[in-house]
Amino acid sequence: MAYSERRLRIGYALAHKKRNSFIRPSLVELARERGIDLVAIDEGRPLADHGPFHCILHKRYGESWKAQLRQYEVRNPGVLIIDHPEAIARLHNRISMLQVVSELESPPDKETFGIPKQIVIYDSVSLSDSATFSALRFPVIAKPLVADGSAKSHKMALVYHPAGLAKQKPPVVLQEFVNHGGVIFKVYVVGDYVKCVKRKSLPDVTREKLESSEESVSFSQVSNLTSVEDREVRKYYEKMNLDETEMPPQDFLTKIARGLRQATKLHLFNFDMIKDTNVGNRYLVIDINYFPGYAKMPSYESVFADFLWDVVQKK
Ligand SMILES: Nc1ncnc2c1ncn2[C@@H]1O[C@H](COP(=O)(O)OP(=O)(O)OP(=O)(O)O)[C@@H](O)[C@H]1O
Ligand SMILES: O=P(O)(O)O[C@H]1[C@H](OP(=O)(O)O)[C@@H](OP(=O)(O)O)[C@@H](O)[C@@H](O)[C@@H]1OP(=O)(O)O
Ligand SMILES: [Mg+2]
Ligand SMILES: [Mg+2]
Repeated sequence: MAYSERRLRIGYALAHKKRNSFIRPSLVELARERGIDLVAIDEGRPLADHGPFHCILHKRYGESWKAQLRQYEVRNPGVLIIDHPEAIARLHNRISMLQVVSELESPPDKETFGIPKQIVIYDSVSLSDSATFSALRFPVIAKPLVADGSAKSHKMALVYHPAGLAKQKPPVVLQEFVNHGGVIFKVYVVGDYVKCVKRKSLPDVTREKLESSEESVSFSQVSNLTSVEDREVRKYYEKMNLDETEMPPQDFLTKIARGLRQATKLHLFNFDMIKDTNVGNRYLVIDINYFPGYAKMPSYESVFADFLWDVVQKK
């Protein structure tokens, strides 16, 4: 068995918060038992002074880091970079991120998938011109165009009426809000492995709510919320039973994941999917994240150990 014959050296370059959440003792120990040494890449020293590595895992940005990775790859042709910065960059823009979903063919299954209708607005003048968004149905979600992991890139607003757009800061994506029963499916992809979990999402917007609401409401990272202050929203969650929500079929998810992997050349990401309440079996992908919070996934330690062996073997 390969596990006992050789050891793998995997370098990782992660921001402090990510390192704390992902590189847990349980992962380091299980990896070690399976012949994998996880080695921190010290941000204070050039990458070239580290190694040798079979593989580098990273979620770090910036021109200097990208240049170091390129140079390292040239000098160490055997090294596997997970993933290439050019491939990750596609997820840093909410238009190019979802473009890839629209380009995939929907499998001939009973379930179909797509993305919500959306437009991008680059200047404030267009935000006050109703012709710009005449094709959209309200409510819409205003999302910063850039999705670079900054706190700012997660700040969104549920905009009930066109007048609420004036407050939004371009460049911004306006995406139709789709009622989906308050549950979001987070689909984690680790190479060939695909795992879906359910989380709380924004509550449905009824016609009455739309008519009675103020112009817009701001929010950030709903699915990671630990406490909900809004009384109405709290009541909605209390009534909703997350456990009763049916999961999308695994083979359907696997096909989407495989399609996204091939199109993006990425190994590590998750995608957020909602099920349109008004159309039976219609799913919409609304977000794709590079190197998400894998530690929230059951048995992530062994999933990663298997993945690392697999991917290095294939190189
Ligand atoms: N088109 C939509 N229709 C309904 N709800 C939506 C839509 N887009 C986003 N949401 C809700 O808003 C939340 C945040 O949106 P999104 O996932 O795009 O933001 P994000 O900041 O990139 O999130 P993440 O923390 O997953 O990176 C979603 O989890 C979902 O609850
Ligand atoms: O830790 P990071 O900063 O990478 O945060 C990521 C976060 O993972 P965490 O759970 O480890 O915080 C992810 O959560 P889940 O989708 O798994 O819920 C998701 O919100 C990403 O969008 C975040 O990446 P960002 O978009 O900000 O780069
Ligand atoms: Mg999301
Ligand atoms: Mg996101």
